[in-house]
Amino acid sequence: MPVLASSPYPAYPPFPEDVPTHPLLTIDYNLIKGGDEKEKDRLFVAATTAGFWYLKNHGLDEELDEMFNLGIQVMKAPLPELMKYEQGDSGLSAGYKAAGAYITDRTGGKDAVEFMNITQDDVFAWPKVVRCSYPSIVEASMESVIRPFSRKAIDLNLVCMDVLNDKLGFPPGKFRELHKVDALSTSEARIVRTPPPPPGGWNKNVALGAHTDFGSMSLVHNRLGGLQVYAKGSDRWQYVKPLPGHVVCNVGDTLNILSGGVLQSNLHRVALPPGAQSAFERCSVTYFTRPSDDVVLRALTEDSPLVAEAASKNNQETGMNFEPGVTAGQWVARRIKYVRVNNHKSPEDWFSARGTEHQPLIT
Ligand SMILES: O=C(O)CCC(=O)C(=O)O
Ligand SMILES: [Fe+2]
Repeated sequence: MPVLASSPYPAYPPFPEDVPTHPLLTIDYNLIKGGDEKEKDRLFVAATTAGFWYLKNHGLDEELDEMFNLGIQVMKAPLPELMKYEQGDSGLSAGYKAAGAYITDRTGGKDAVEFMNITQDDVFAWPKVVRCSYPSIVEASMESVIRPFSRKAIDLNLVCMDVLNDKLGFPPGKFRELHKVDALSTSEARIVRTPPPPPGGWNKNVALGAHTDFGSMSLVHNRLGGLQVYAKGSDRWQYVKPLPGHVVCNVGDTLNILSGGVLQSNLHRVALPPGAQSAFERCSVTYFTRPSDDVVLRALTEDSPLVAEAASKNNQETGMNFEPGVTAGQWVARRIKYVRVNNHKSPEDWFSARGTEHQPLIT
């Protein structure tokens, strides 16, 4: 595969030593694929505690570089051009989201990130349009860059989910059945750009507000600090330090619900890159694997005694509802719709956008 011209970015200043970071477990993808039981145990520990982990030996370096460089080119387009592809206010995920289109807190503070979501349905059907069309540079890279990246990222997410599936005691392949690549879903590749902050900083210096991810598993590649997690049981935000050759993976809401709260969908946000890194524009590349749109969200209690027990215990202890009575498609659409500035009418609307956040007031 041709490698695009090397990144036009200057070398970044190092991640400072003196900021609080969250120590994530590092999981070796090669070992997981090879069936190493100890490594699978470690993955289950990561997914049931922090809900976040580093993944190394993932074999995606080239595809990530290409996506990263494509992202930089896409976001150079003039805003009016990008706005032709804006996702709109109805809860659709596919397309462009301008900076300032999302709220970051109950008061209606505005976010500072722009992103382009390229949905799995469109990536594999292209040149047929399933959800929406994209800027010409995105469409021109669909077959050469976005499809190879998506294919590998999906595989990586599903292999990790296979391990979690088996550790939960589900029948083999249960999670795969709910995440079929050829079924309609909101799964998507995303390129994210955050400009350097203006002189007064951003609203509370948050670029993307505190949230849990909507879907099942996310894979994040970034090079500058800024991603922070608010771990369960913690009382502060901590940075996740980007490590070369590692991606950051995390569990989202739909796996939390399907597992009766065993798998942890943790609160995170994008804040000011630390120290001298804050002077730079920040980009990241993500892949979100989400269930097929028609999957009814509920703890799969009849498929696993472990999940049945956890769902009942967690419901009693925290009041968490593991049968929200919606499909995965509806879950994602609601979360997107109410985080949009245009749909935010009162502080109460903040809660309409929330998912499984353990502390919905933390921003
Ligand atoms: O840019 C990042 O590091 C993470 C972005 C994120 O959390 C998201 O897009 O859901
Ligand atoms: Fe996220």
